[in-house]
Amino acid sequence: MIDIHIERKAFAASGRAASHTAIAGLELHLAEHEFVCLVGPSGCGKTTLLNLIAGLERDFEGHIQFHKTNTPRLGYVFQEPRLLPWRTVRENLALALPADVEPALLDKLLEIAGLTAFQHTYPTRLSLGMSRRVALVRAFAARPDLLLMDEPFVSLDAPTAARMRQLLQDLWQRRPHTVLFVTHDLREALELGDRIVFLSPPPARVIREMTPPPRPRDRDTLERLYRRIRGD
Ligand SMILES: Nc1ncnc2c1ncn2[C@@H]1O[C@H](COP(=O)(O)OP(=O)(O)OP(=O)(O)O)[C@@H](O)[C@H]1O
Repeated sequence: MIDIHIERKAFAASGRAASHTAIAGLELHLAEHEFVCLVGPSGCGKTTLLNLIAGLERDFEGHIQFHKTNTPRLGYVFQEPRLLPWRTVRENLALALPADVEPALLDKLLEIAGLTAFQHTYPTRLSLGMSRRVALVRAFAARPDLLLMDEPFVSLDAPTAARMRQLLQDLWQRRPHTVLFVTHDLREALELGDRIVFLSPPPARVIREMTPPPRPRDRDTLERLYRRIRGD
């Protein structure tokens, strides 16, 4: 569905900061409806890669080619929920719905995310976990061809993060989109991904790929895999 070849992405020197090559010789292919997790050390260039794919950064050597359409619908879930504070939960979601989507889908999504009772609440009155749930559901409501997710569950407490991962899997299994999900957390990647792609320290390139067992994956299998990869 998408071929990514980043020959080189560098940031120019600025002030006292020297120029920095963030990505070099990175090759990645995403199949339609595939859920790919991207794991790599801090500062290796994961967010930069998502920004290149999203077209937020355009200055690089290489190419990013979408095969199904030249104008793919992209979704981007950031670490911060980025909701419109002057709109209610329902209005935030409604704004994301494409014109060709049944409005009833909104009620369904609110229900799946456990947000029906909060649909008329403004974002400032939501907890971080709830705001992230809204951001996640909003991304699915937009029915993107490719959904980019940049550590969307970081800094949540463990039970909330587990519920978010479950919600993400529920949404994705109802309607599988192609997902590129960045995480520091190998356990999270093993739980979620069809494929896990490991990036090198900067400048980023792909150093390893692996395919976890088919879903559903039980805790023990995931833990064994985790220990094997970590070399324990
Ligand atoms: N706009 C920018 N100007 C200059 N350097 C930048 C810019 N954006 C990112 N960088 C540098 O590029 C490198 C990669 O940054 P990036 O945010 O992509 O890493 P990351 O893997 O997402 O990090 P983390 O896991 O900590 O979020 C870092 O060294 C960063 O300082």
